Amino acid sequence: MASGNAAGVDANKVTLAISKLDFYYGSFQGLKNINLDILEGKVTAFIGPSGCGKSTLLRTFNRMYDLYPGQRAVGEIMFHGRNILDAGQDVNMLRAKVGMVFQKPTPFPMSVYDNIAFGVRLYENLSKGEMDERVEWALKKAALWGEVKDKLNKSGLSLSGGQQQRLCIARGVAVKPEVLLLDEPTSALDPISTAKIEELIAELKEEYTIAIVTHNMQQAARCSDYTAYMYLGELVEFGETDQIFMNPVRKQTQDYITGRFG
Ligand SMILES: Nc1ncnc2c1ncn2[C@@H]1O[C@H](COP(=O)(O)OP(=O)(O)OP(=O)(O)O)[C@@H](O)[C@H]1O
Repeated sequence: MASGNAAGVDANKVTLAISKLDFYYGSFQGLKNINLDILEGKVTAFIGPSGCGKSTLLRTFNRMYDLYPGQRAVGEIMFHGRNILDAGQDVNMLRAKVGMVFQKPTPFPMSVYDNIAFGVRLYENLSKGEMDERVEWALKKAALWGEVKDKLNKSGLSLSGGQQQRLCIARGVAVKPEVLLLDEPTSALDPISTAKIEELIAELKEEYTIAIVTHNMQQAARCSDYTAYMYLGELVEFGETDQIFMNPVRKQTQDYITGRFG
């Protein structure tokens, strides 16, 4: 199947270099020999029919699967010169550098302020003033500050769905990660909130490397620089988003993006 390793790209620009990656749910193989580079400061979209392994792949990038018995990844995901799949990897530190936002907004049942401060406290010892600044900074990054600055002590659960998802993004950026993983971040949101999150992705990529799973073809086309098309646990095609959408090399990719799949 396809290799998404970027030939000729400056190695410094590769944030995550994935090679020969297999993934297993017990005896079921969910990912098969994935080879792919996630480039720094770019948005990479993962598309493909339900069950093709998009979320599974995303969850390997910060070893989220570790939380579940029976799930294992084999192969290589190089990040800062080391394989994050190695047993010696500090998983908490990895998750601070590779943050994740889930499909359903998942604010903690605590105040807006504490939703942001909670994760920061795990990694840094900030004074009250510094924490206030960090909370404001993160909420501004997530384009939410204006809407919540007078509600910092209200429960995160009292916000609208779209605001909750931006709160989760703020929570993600507050610990200053290098990579943000977004797993269908807008699928539970209305079109206005979706547009806000898409604008946000465009802004965030100035400072972060972003990987996004989406079912929405237009969203992938609008938001991403690179697109990976997956099918049955394999990477079928990877390339610049314009090329994948306008001139896919493989017929399978073309059938999927033109809606002829199935
Ligand atoms: N916890 C699990 N246990 C066993 N198999 C699983 C588990 N989670 C996912 N799978 C299987 O792994 C494969 C890939 O699933 P995954 O959720 O990564 O697909 P996806 O492309 O993200 O799908 P969707 O678009 O529907 O979210 C599927 O065949 C799925 O049934």
